Parts: sequence; structure tokens; C-alpha cells
Amino acid sequence: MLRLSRSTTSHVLLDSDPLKRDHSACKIIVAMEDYDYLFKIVLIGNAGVGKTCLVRRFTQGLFPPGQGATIGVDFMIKTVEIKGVKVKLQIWDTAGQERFRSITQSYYRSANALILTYDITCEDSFRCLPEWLREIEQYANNQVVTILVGNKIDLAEKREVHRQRAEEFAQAQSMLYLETSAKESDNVEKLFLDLACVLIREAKQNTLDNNDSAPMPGEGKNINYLSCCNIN
Ligand SMILES: Nc1nc2c(ncn2[C@@H]2O[C@H](COP(=O)(O)OP(=O)(O)OP(=O)(O)O)[C@@H](O)[C@H]2O)c(=O)[nH]1
Repeated sequence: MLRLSRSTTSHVLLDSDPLKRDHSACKIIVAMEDYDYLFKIVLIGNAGVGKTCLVRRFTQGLFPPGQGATIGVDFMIKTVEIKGVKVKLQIWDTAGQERFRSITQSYYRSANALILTYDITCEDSFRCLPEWLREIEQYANNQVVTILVGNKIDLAEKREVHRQRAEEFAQAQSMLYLETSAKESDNVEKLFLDLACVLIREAKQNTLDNNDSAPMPGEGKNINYLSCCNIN
């Protein structure tokens, strides 16, 4: 069952959103105390691909200039309401630098979802994806939902990884593929809200299944499709 208990930590940086933007049936809630579900989402991927900027854009509506490299892990919280279901998203931003790998790996296990991020203007960050998938296989729990994200689409003229190639890679790994720009805010809300929808659906399904069909180790759940706000 994906429903988790309320957690407290001194590292909570934010539980509000200045945007208050409608997202069809999805709505951002400000400073809400109560929630129906708490999901842990962990961002992983090479250093410099824009993980921190994606988190800051979604949680604060900001694209921070001169963003320094993440040291270890950081997290932010944002609560959203989707079709009357209140969802608290605990978003963990991990350092992409190799030297923090042993720290960040320990955060995979309890993740409900992983956002595997690369930079569309950096071939190297795409070439490292199989290595990240091996990490997921080894350290994540077997119920985790994984989505591949190609960030920095505002830098179209510098693109090194063609969309079709990335889509084919994602499809071969049974992952959904989404391209974003943290800078221009393209698809950032969609990424997190759609993910929340999938996690609610999975949680409801798990409750119904009563864990009868729990996948075997190494058979993590990837998102084959997203149907935002299509939950029952
Ligand atoms: N043009 C553009 N630049 C971006 C975008 N997202 C992030 N950046 C830039 O890319 C650089 C790295 O961004 P971060 O968010 O710190 O990258 P990260 O993946 O968190 O890096 P680590 O913390 O080292 O793992 C910064 O200079 C950002 O300003 C984007 O969507 N478009």
C-alpha cells in the first residue's frame, strides 16, 4: 500500500506555492494541513541536468539564477488537490555528482516515484541513463513508478539528443517520456501532477489488489501512460 504516514523533518523548506494556478481539474493548495496521500518522489540523473531547477520551479514557481550543485540530498514539500483528493508530495532532490552516490542511493528504497532526468543538450547525460537504470534496479523498491524526463527544451538550438531517440529508449524500458524546461516552466506542473495522478491510481489499485500481484524484485513499475485527473 502506498499510503504513508505523516512525517516531520527539520529539512522541510516549503509547503506553499505562490502560483495558485489552475491545472484543469487539478488545483494547487496553499498551506494545507491535511492530506489523503503522502508520496515520496525522488529526482535522479547526472549533475547539472536541472533537477534542482525542476523542483524549485514546481514548488516555488522560481527559476533560481546561479543555482549551485546539490550537496547530498535536499527536499521540498508541496501539497496539491486532484479531483478532491489531497496529495502531499515530498520531493527529494539528489546530487548528481558521483561522490554523493552512496548517500543518494539510500533514498531510492522508500521512493514511490523516480524522475530520471537528463539534459537534451548534453549527450553524456543521455548516455549515462543505462547506468541510472541499473541503480534503480539495484536500490529502488519493486513498486516504484519511473518516468524519464529530458530537460532544457528552451535550448532547442543546442539539442544533442533527438526527441525520437529518447522516446524510443523510454519505450524500450517501458517508461513514459516527457520533455521539460525548468527555465520556461514547460511541462513542469504536468510532470508532477500527472505523476501524482498515477500514484493515486496505483495506491487505490494496490488497496484493491491487497498486494496479491506484487511484482518480483527488479520488476519495478514504469509508467506506460499517464491519464492526469482520470482517476476514479
Ligand atoms: N536553459 C536552461 N537551463 C537550465 C534548465 N534547468 C536547469 N538549468 C541550468 O542548468 C544548471 C544546473 O541546474 P541544476 O538544477 O543545479 O542541476 P542539478 O541536476 O540539480 O545538478 P546537481 O545538483 O549537481 O545534481 C544551472 O545553471 C541551471 O540554471 C532549463 O530548463 N533550461
